Amino acid sequence: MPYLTEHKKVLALVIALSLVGAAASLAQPLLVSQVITLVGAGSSLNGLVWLLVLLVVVSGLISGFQHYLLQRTGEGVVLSSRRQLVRRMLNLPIREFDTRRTGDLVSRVGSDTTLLRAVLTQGFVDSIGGAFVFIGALIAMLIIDPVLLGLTVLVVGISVVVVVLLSSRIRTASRQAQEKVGDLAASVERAISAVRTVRAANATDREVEAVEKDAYGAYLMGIKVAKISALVVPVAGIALQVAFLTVIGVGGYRVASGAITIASLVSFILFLFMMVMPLGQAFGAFTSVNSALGALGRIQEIIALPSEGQFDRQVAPLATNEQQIAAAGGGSAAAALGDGTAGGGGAAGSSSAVGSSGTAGADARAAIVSAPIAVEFVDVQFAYAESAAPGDGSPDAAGRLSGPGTELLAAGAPGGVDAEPSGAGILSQTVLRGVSFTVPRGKRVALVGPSGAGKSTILALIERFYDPTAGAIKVGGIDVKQLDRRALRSQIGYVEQDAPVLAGSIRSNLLLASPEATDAQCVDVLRAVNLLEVLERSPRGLDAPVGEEGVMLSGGERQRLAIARALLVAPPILLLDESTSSLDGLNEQMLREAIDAVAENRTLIVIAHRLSTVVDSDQIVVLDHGRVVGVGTHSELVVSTPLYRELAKRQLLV
Ligand SMILES: Nc1ncnc2c1ncn2[C@@H]1O[C@H](COP(=O)(O)OP(=O)(O)OP(=O)(O)O)[C@@H](O)[C@H]1O
Repeated sequence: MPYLTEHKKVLALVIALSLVGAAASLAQPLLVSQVITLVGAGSSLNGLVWLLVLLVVVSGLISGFQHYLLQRTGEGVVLSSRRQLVRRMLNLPIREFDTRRTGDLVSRVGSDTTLLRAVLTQGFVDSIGGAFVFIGALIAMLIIDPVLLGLTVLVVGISVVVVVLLSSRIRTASRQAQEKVGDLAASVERAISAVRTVRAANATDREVEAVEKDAYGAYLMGIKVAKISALVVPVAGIALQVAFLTVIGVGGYRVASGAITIASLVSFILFLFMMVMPLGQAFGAFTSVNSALGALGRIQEIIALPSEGQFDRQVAPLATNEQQIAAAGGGSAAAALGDGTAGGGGAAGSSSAVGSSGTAGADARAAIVSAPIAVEFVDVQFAYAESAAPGDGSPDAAGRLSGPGTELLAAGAPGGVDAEPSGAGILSQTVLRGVSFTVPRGKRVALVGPSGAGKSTILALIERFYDPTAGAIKVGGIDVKQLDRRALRSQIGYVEQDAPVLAGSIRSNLLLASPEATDAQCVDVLRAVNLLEVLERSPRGLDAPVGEEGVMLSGGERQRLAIARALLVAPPILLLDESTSSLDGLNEQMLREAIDAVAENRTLIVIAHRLSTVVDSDQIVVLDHGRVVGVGTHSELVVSTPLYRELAKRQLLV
């Protein structure tokens, strides 16, 4: 209904047209009856035939126009459902994306929404228009011969009951069919996104088979829907035939006995056709509406999920938050945390030039940049909570995951216990166990540790992709839970390890976070990360495409492009998940220079996989199995922390 009410004016017009169209159709049998009577009496037709022709043409035109209006409205409904769905999808908590399949989400936007169109194009027009004709014909038939009508209603009534009984099965089958289409899309997405690995593993045929299996599953479900709707179609046909034969038989007898005239019988039969035709359409509409409702269920499932931050106990508005963080960064809280190197710097030349361009917001940002912000972890515990309960993602469950209930989880999962079910049936895998460290403002801190130690998780928590189950993360001295997520993220640049580049052009990648930056600023930041060469490679310059996930760039270039993007925003805090791909000497040097450029005048937390990155850091935090096992400089840790000594010996490449 909300989708339909958006278009209520057009729909009102369609209903009005339906009324006119129904009247034009209903007038036809009456005129035919007149023609028969006049011909029987040997009188002239007086242009009645022309009137009949006109009526036929007018009802044809009306139905064409109606069809167009509904088709257009149907497209409108699809558009608004897609908009709503995509908005919600892109705002879902990150946790949702950990478990949901991308292809399935895509198919909800692409395929499920199109089924909604059928509700309007077939369902609405046929039902409303048909209803008028149906009722009109019924009244006319009642006037002509109530006995014949009684017989007709009996036959038709049985068929209506059958169709209604079948309808719920259609809805279920259609939903299952759409789910299979979702599975199919997910398999295709899985195979295509890893096409190189699949090809290299000689697994193409097996993947094709897996996709074909899903395609066959969708086919089978489609057949199931077809079978049920195949039952619906003949029901209408049989109803018409049986009613027709009954009316001919009984009607012929009544004409012979003189109860009704031959003209009345002919017009009754015409009305019968008129009544049964929309009934057939209504049955069809019932089928398509039920299919659409199946698809609507899949759309609603996503729309009903809470968006990220919906249950945040929200605090101050965004602007105040930014000021709050900025004030803390430059003020006493930060001073207490570290000895920031606020002030001018090489990179600030390019970055603050970007920051100060344009809006007042950008000016404010530039001001913030000159005051890097401290980051602090206080006894942070964290578990990626998994819930097998079907209600996962409901407001309740989400509230529990990020709300006070999580303390239960944390309390039940002291350090050292790997996995245990909580009272709420949530299986928790403790990833961080009492992590505490401070990153002084303006300093460069490296996180090192074996694979799976929890390094990437720490960055995800600073970004508030997840909330800690216990403890606190402070940015500029303020618990991030008290900050607006957007305000927080506007202070942080994040360079992912695996997919830091999006499909599109170099320009679109750079402008992702700072859409107002000029070409000159883009070129400046590319120069700062030694990427000018990439620009020169293609005559299209900044518009050169980077390919899906940036495959047209090398691993090192992808990371440097992502660093350039962060530079363009000039955030006071930068989180960098260093690429693990081994780089040649020159590339490594360029990456180091790029990191040096971003580290200038801001707080940098880098997950380091290279000794060269680590030794340049002001401080190193060593993690193991979710615990901090050492903090210090390279020379201190080599002496104090055996794990670090071991990692350093292997050049840290883990
Ligand atoms: N989205 C997720 N859902 C559930 N568990 C996760 C998720 N991401 C990571 N984990 C688990 O959390 C643990 C820590 O992962 P994390 O990515 O933080 O490690 P890491 O130190 O960054 O490792 P690496 O150096 O290999 O990237 C791992 O055991 C991993 O299995």
